Amino acid sequence: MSAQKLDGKATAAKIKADLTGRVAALRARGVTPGLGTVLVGDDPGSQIYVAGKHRDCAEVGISSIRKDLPASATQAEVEAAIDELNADPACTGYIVQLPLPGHLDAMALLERIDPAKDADGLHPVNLGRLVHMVDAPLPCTPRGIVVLLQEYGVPLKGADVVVIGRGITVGRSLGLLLTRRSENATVTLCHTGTQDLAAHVRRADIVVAAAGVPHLVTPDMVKPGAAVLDVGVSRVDGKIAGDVAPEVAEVAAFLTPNPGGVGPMTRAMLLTNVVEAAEHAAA
Ligand SMILES: Nc1nc(=O)c2c([nH]1)NC[C@@H]1CN(c3ccc(C(=O)N[C@@H](CCC(=O)O)C(=O)O)cc3)C=[N+]21
Repeated sequence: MSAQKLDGKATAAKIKADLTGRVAALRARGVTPGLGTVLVGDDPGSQIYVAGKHRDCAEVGISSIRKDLPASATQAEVEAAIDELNADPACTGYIVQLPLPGHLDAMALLERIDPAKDADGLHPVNLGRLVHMVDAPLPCTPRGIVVLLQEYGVPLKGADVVVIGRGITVGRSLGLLLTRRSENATVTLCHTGTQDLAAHVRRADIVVAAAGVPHLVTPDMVKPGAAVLDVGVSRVDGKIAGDVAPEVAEVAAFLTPNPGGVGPMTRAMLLTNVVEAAEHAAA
């Protein structure tokens, strides 16, 4: 057996085509969605991600605003950049690229973002709204995973989902999304303290690997016919290594390629959040 590819790149392209029309409609009403990015330091990976986000924006007609600060930037300097984006009407949504240099108080900076402009859906107020199941911008990677599964008709209702990794940006937030009434999945959130990871994964209809451990999920751990989503981005010998061993394709029914799976969906959901924020502001 060879798994069907959960093609994030192709699905993201469809979403971007839809967003292009919505952006044009907003522009016709005099509203131009604008994405801001705050990048601190010169980490090459972060530089590439931020450049990619601005390219995505140009593709769908979203204008973009870059604030690049040196690695030595002080808390007050980053706060000033955030305050400018909060006040700038041309910026309808923005992100502070993570991780931030260690000398900065990341939580204080996240809290300073206007929740209405939180394109990442990671502001504590918006995560709190997700806990309360009240409408708010949703975290991009979890939302992208749900949309990708829906696109391929992988049933969520009643499914047993094992999420590996309890990080805020993926694992923990994804558990909240999948257990909403609209998704109605049953979620087991596994992490480094989990006693027998393989035993949990073996029972899962859907496995989401977001631990950042290369090839953590091996074929012997996967139930035949499961859907497996690989969120991992580790660099091994200069190449991207996911959390899922390639041989899992022989056991799973659905598998995300990596690259080309969850990453492009994350970017498409960032654009979606920016357009939705502009649509709300225009309403
Ligand atoms: N505030 C904030 N928001 C983020 O969303 C955020 C962040 N900080 N910090 C870093 C992580 C990482 N992340 C990725 C998004 C897309 C790809 C992506 O599209 N990757 C391509 C491959 C690109 C390549 O070749 O490097 C793919 O999977 O096909 C990767 C990684 C967003 N992050």
